[in-house]
Amino acid sequence: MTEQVILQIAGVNKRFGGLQALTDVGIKIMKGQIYGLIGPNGAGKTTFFNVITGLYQPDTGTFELAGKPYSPSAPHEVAKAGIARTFQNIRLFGEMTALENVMVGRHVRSRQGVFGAIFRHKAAREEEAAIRQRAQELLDFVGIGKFASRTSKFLSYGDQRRLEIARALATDPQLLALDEPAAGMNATEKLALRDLLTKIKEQGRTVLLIEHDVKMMMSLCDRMMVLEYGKPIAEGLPAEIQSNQAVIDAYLGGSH
Ligand SMILES: Nc1ncnc2c1ncn2[C@@H]1O[C@H](COP(=O)(O)OP(=O)(O)OP(=O)(O)O)[C@@H](O)[C@H]1O
Repeated sequence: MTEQVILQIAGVNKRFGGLQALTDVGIKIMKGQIYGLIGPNGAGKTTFFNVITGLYQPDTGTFELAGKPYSPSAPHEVAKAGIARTFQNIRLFGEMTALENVMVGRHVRSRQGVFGAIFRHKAAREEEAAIRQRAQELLDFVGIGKFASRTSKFLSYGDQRRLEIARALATDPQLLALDEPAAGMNATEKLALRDLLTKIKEQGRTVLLIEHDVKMMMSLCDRMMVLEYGKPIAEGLPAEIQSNQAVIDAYLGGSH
């Protein structure tokens, strides 16, 4: 079986004033992988994510998604190219129901778009029904189907995180990028999240993940990259990362 490269990025540099936040960072993610990005606080993980997803403009870098160059010049361009992301701080439409939040994600891909939905042409109505059904399926898939009509701000923290993932999946992305999805979760929620990410991988999806819970990352990721002071210091299989002396010194300490 030939493996397909989903994301290939090379030579990313990003400076904030006097701070070199990223130095020659590259990444290569194969289809179907869960790829982990770890590193101490301030290492540049979120900055790299923001560059990949069009929120920050890099000073240099080349970007390819599924073999095609893409421009990370704006978040909507990146979404159109096929990367969906979630944020460290949950960004849902709090006053909308869970189902509506996912439907908004799906409209990115719909032919009629949001305007068609508003003007309610027949074709738009039919498409709307299909979007509604798909949104419900996604809520079921992430395990919160029974909360479809609940206002999203009233969902538990863990369920809001699941909802964010469902909304990202609604765009049917080539790459799902998750920024600290386990942040603030308790142990039970983390285990459930791990199961969900495994299920997403089993569907053949490709996931890029930032996470501080190293134990979870080691058991979940196919490959990992470690950043320190904006530079990649190691890349490889979790077992290789775990035994890499530079990583142990920089990040894991002696305890892992
Ligand atoms: N918009 C910005 N303007 C100026 N400096 C920034 C900006 N965003 C990030 N930085 C700086 O870039 C460096 C990398 O930050 P970044 O948030 O990417 O690290 P991180 O690895 O994601 O950290 P954490 O694990 O704490 O989220 C830090 O020194 C940070 O202060």
